[in-house]
Amino acid sequence: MSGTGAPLREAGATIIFDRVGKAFDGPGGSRVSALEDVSLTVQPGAICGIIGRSGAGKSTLLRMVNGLERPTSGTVSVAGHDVGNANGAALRRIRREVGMIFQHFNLLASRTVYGNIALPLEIAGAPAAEIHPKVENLIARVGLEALRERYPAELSGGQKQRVGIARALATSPKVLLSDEATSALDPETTQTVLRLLSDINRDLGLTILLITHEMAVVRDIASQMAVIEGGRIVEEGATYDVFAQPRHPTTRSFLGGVTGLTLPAFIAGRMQDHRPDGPAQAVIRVTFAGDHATDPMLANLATELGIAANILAGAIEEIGPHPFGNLLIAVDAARGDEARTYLERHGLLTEVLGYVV
Ligand SMILES: Nc1ncnc2c1ncn2[C@@H]1O[C@H](COP(=O)(O)OP(=O)(O)OP(=O)(O)O)[C@@H](O)[C@H]1O
Repeated sequence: MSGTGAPLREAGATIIFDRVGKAFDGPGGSRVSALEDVSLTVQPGAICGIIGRSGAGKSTLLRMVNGLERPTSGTVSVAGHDVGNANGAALRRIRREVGMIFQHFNLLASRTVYGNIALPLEIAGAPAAEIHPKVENLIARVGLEALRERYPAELSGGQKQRVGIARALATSPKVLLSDEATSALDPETTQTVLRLLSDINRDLGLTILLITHEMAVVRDIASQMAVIEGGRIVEEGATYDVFAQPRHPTTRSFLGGVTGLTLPAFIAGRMQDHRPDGPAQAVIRVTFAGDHATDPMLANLATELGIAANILAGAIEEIGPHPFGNLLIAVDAARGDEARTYLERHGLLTEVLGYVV
């Protein structure tokens, strides 16, 4: 069904969560609801980031894709196979198609880099003649040629995660699950690991589903994202669209950490929701998306309408190939609507965050 020239993308599997619920037994015979009515489709070859706070249900969701958890209601399917109801050989087959990497790497301390990567192939009963070239190929892919005989205790966190990634790829999976894979790494190492995951996604075409509590990880790698809170998906879509127009307060608060959305404290402390009587400033968030990111709109606002905007905070960044920015500005509240209409007419998105006297 896909067009010509994209055969690699077909290496990835579609993941479908259909009205998935999960309840655990809690203390004293109670039930703890971890997921409720979760529906999400991850397209083959996509990188989908699931973001949420601690306890939101991210791990539970992820672990359903390889059958480590089973839904209490609804279905989870990978490449058309119903994971929640698979057992025995069928479940083992699905697990071979779904690799996983972990925050704390989960390497075997008694095995070398080579030995850790070879392990899934040994478990699958692959012949030795097949294992050797495959492991060498994976070691080269993750750039660990010089370290193949080292033990995990002799590796840095980033190197350990490279081993984890190579091990996860050993059975040529169609899906890679990432459980906070960069959360234990410093920012620079995080970037190199995210780049490696991006390269793998591009070269092998496999589908990557990752969970994280860091919006920067989603921004840097995910084509698609979902925000989860209290076991429910509260927002989802193409990463660029969600960043450009976040609808849910939880999404907005996550975005605050990675865009120019955070108000300086001296303004935040004085903000009020309603426009006061008398002179005031409207605090407006302006989102520059796509082609408009580099237009001098605020200068135009001043010259064409005579409305001066104070810039309170801002950042311009890139999501994939798209320039994207957020500015927080303050304008005379009496002319706030006029300023917004002007900016929106020129393709920018605006939102009044509040007022300051
Ligand atoms: N095996 C279990 N038994 C009982 N309750 C569980 C179990 N696993 C998870 N839960 C509960 O389900 C909810 C979701 O947990 P989950 O681990 O999926 O969240 P999370 O978003 O991954 O959090 P974190 O980022 O802290 O790992 C929590 O309330 C948790 O306490």
